[in-house]
Amino acid sequence: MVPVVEMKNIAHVYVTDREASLAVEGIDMQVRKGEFISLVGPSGCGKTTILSVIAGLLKPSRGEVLVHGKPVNGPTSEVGYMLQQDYLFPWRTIMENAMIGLELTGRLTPDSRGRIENLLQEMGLGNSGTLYPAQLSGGMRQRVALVRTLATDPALLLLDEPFSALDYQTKLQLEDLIVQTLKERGKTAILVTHDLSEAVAMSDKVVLLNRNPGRIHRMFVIPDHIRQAQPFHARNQPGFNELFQEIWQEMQMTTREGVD
Ligand SMILES: Nc1ncnc2c1ncn2[C@@H]1O[C@H](COP(=O)(O)OP(=O)(O)OP(=O)(O)O)[C@@H](O)[C@H]1O
Repeated sequence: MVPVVEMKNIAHVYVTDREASLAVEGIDMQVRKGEFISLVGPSGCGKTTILSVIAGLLKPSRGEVLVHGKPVNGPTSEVGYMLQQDYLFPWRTIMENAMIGLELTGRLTPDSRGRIENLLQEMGLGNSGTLYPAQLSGGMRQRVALVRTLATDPALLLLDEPFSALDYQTKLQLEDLIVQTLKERGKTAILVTHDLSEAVAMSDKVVLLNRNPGRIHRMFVIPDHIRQAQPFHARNQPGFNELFQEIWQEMQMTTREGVD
């Protein structure tokens, strides 16, 4: 089967007035339908650069990205992006915010409202459609952002630290909700996170990057009994702590190696 994402020898150089710096190099990666992959590594190793390239927001200096076998030449509706900030429009109701992706891509249909109402319901926001973002908590706002992303039915979701602004309890609840929602729909996801425990608990595979320039250092496949548990319970599965320690120690090594 054709992978959902295929990155072939991607490199990217950022050029500014003063210098050109090689951010990532030699990135080869395949992500299959339904997989949940996390990218982890020291600050500046190129995690967001890789997501931007997959999203078609950044043209790589070298290499090629394919989504469903087709070269990425710009943003497409096949790919949804969810960020740390929810970027909800304060003057629009929750329903209007959730519909914006469909509106912008000219895909609003008579049944869109009903579909979004169902999604809001599923996210525990059934009574919030007529409220405004300022009336919601941070966790609720992030759930609206998830509804907005799912409303356009992308095959692939790129999640760039979507939980890092949330309190710990809300973050754990949202991790479970996202994994369950994406698995039920057969969606594919790539998560960027600084929280290694979150990466191991949510993912099928964890990709560890090193830096200067960012390269794939090693990929860890999460054992079935951990990845099949909901993230909250995955943390209590046998072997979770050992795996966390193993990746953590490798990450410390890559961080030291990457220091100039
Ligand atoms: N627009 C830009 N112009 C110049 N350099 C950039 C730009 N964006 C990123 N970089 C550099 O590219 C490298 C990779 O950055 P990137 O943001 O992709 O890393 P990251 O792993 O996501 O970092 P963090 O974990 O801190 O968010 C860094 O050295 C960064 O300084």
